[in-house]
Amino acid sequence: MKFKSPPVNSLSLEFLTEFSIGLEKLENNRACRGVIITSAVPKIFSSGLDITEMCGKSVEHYGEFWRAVQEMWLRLYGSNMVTVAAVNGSSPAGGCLIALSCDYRIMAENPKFSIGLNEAQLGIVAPFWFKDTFVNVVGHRIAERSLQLGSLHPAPEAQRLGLVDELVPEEKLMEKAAAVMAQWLALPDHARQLTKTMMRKAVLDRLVAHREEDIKNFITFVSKESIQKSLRMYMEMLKKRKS
Ligand SMILES: CCCCCCCC/C=C\C=C\CC(=O)SCCNC(=O)CCNC(=O)[C@H](O)C(C)(C)COP(=O)(O)OP(=O)(O)OC[C@H]1O[C@@H](n2cnc3c(N)ncnc32)[C@H](O)[C@@H]1OP(=O)(O)O
Repeated sequence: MKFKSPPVNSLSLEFLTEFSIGLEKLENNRACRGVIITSAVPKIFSSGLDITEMCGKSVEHYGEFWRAVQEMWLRLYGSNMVTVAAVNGSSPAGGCLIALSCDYRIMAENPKFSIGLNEAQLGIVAPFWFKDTFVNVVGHRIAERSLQLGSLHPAPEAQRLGLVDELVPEEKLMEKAAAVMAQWLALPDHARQLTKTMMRKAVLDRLVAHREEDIKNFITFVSKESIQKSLRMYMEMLKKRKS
């Protein structure tokens, strides 16, 4: 799957819905045993959740948007397929969550590309299931420090922390992703799938059990004037940085 939503592959409601439907179709296709996720937008894997979806909208819209974020994660993290992220650009916040939800992460070895859960820098808090996914990849201590600081890690640092599994030159990224996919697909599906479920079930079940509460929390949180102000200021900072 190639993300192609310029300029930055931000995860809008429309993008998330299309992504989830795409994953569902592949999941139901018995001929498809694995998926490599990458980007067709130069230098950007995904800029994370579309901030405009969380600014100045109705309570109903926030609810619909958050349900779509949850749905995407439940499908990807809970997928029976082998999932490989070929991270060919920067990948903050929700973009990082997509990579973290895959079975294996390969990143282009460009120190200008960074990845991490930077929510704290926006004045917002990563939800518990973003945190759980992060902890399952890098461990508690690294996740705690990185989350509190809202760190975006340049590619070499991300590899040192275990946030990505390996770095390769950008031109070799897809070749490497295909080789990793072949290695994982060489195992019998049922054994690999049951193992994956065993490793991920507790974290998936936690969101399923608290899904409606999580939506309510998101709506309450994002509707606060202080949070709206932080998000508006962050968007202005992005625009100013450009000019
Ligand atoms: C108490 C507990 C309660 C729990 C409640 C839970 C609450 C959780 C809530 C939310 C969680 C959110 C997770 C997220 O994913 S938030 C999004 C975080 N993303 C970022 O911080 C990335 C921001 N973007 C960048 O850093 C850069 O844009 C970058 C991706 C590095 C690309 O840089 P560059 O190539 O230089 O491109 P520009 O910066 O010029 O951007 C081009 C245009 O795109 C707009 N843009 C960028 N990112 C976003 C985005 N995420 N959403 C919407 N729009 C975005 C940018 O403003 C430019 O627009 P324009 O051309 O109009 O100026």
